[in-house]
Amino acid sequence: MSFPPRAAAEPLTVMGAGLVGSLLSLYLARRGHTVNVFERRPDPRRAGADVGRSINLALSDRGWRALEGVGVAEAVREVAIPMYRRVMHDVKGQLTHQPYGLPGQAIYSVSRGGLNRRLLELAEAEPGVTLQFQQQCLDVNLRQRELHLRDAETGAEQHVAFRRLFGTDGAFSAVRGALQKTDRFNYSQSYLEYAYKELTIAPAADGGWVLEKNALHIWPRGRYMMIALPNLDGSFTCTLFFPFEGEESFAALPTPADVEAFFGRVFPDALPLMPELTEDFFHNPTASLVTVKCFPWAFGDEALLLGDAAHAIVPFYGQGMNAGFEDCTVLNQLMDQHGDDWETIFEAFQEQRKPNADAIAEMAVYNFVEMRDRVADPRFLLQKQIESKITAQYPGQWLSLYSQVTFSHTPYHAAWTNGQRQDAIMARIMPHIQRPEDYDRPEVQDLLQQEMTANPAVAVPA
Ligand SMILES: Cc1cc2nc3c(=O)[nH]c(=O)nc-3n(C[C@H](O)[C@H](O)[C@H](O)COP(=O)(O)OP(=O)(O)OC[C@H]3O[C@@H](n4cnc5c(N)ncnc54)[C@H](O)[C@@H]3O)c2cc1C
Ligand SMILES: NC(=O)C1=CN([C@@H]2O[C@H](COP(=O)(O)OP(=O)(O)OC[C@H]3O[C@@H](n4cnc5c(N)ncnc54)[C@H](OP(=O)(O)O)[C@@H]3O)[C@@H](O)[C@H]2O)C=CC1
Ligand SMILES: Nc1ccccc1C(=O)C[C@H](N)C(=O)O
Repeated sequence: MSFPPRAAAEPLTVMGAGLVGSLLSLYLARRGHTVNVFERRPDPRRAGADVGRSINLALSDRGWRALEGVGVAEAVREVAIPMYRRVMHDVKGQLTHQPYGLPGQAIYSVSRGGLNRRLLELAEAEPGVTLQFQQQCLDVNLRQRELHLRDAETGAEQHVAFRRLFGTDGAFSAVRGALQKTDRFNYSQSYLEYAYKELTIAPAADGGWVLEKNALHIWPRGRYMMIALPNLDGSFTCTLFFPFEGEESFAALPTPADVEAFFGRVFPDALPLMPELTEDFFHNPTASLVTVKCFPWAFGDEALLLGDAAHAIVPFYGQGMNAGFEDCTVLNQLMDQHGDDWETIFEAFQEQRKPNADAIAEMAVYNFVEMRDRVADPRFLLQKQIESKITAQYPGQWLSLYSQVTFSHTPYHAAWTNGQRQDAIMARIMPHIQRPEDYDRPEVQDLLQQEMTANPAVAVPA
């Protein structure tokens, strides 16, 4: 990708050097801008720095495209683990499988800390980028274009002028906090009754993986679930998504003995692989899950929210970072189209991205029900097999919702609309199917043909 040099490129300010802020800084600097980045945490490249929760993330096509745009994808690919399928573990330890896409298609487990450090290294190496760590934004005076910062080490506070501000300071954004005080700013946050806790499956004695390495593991239990993603060192990071309160909940497991007994009962095959279970359980936070929606994301041509600051979603589709990275791709395209007309860029950005952010927010909640419950149902797995057959028979006309979200660049809102239409069609077809072979029966083929004629191009991949 080429980046046109800007003769009079102006200094820009980025608040938050997480995944999106560090990638965005690279995109902006490649266009010749001076970029001042502020981050509340210490430099994660320094030994012992807190890198926050959530150890690994699933990276998919939208994220890859954004990384390719600044030439970093190949370096990340070298340390990413492809996960080709879901592997479901039932209460007896029996396994079932569901491929994510076509043979060879995968989502990739990457280390959050490793990815963030790599992006920071690249940003810092770019002429014009200055990174300042341990600078917490306390407030922003949008009209006077002034940041109020606090040095986390010394406690010293300062006011710093800015001309144009990009708020990439995450789900609990201070920049968004300032926008909330402006006229007609809409805001909502909605917490799930569930929390998550990260746990660990240890590597084998020889450093290998004790479960299938190239898979995302799910222990679906109806109202709750545990998942596991592989790490390079042979371990898996597990996340338990579990109600805060109730009969089966975090509140109902107050002691190590309770935790061991519960895991022995509901995750019997995982328990022996988790030697640190009770230490992890009582040491790691019980973290909440929130969807944040707001609008507008722009304040004139002065400030713009991107990433979780604009659209924090629950993690069940593995798309939060991917959506934030796609924000960078889209902003870059708009900078190509509109040069330095920032007001137009900001306006077009929020108009284009907001419906997509709302759609992935809804799909993320939907995927929780699929993962914790539906994947344990043999009828659901049969339906997925039938959908693969339809894709093969009608290429370009049918792509599963999962593939549209994960392996295409179809706007999220278009994918979601297509997916809902596909669901309605499947609800009419599946009563005629008891086994995979039924797909070839003439009445099923006739019905399918009618559906495809009535609904041409249910999903055309972009
Ligand atoms: C459990 C879990 C699992 C997830 N799994 C996936 C996944 O598999 N795939 C995926 O695509 N997404 C996943 N996500 C979502 C993903 O983590 C986020 O969407 C992504 O981190 C958003 O990036 P960001 O840069 O917008 O925000 P962040 O990564 O949160 O970065 C924000 C940065 O701003 C800094 N900051 C915050 N406040 C201030 C302030 N006041 N002043 C200065 N700096 C500040 C923070 O320290 C941080 O460095 C998951 C999320 C969770 C919680
Ligand atoms: N959508 C979601 O459900 C969630 C998304 N995330 C996102 O995941 C990413 C990684 O998170 P990570 O780096 O581990 O960040 P953390 O979860 O450690 O949170 C970072 C800071 O945000 C503040 N914070 C955390 N939880 C809350 C809360 N419930 N209410 C108010 N403030 C809160 C805390 O600030 P302080 O110390 O000042 O209190 C905390 O230090 C980020 O993108 C974050 O945006 C994180 C959690 C949930
Ligand atoms: N990364 C995650 C974090 C938390 C919950 C789910 C994921 C997923 O990636 C799920 C995957 N996309 C799936 O549908 O099987």
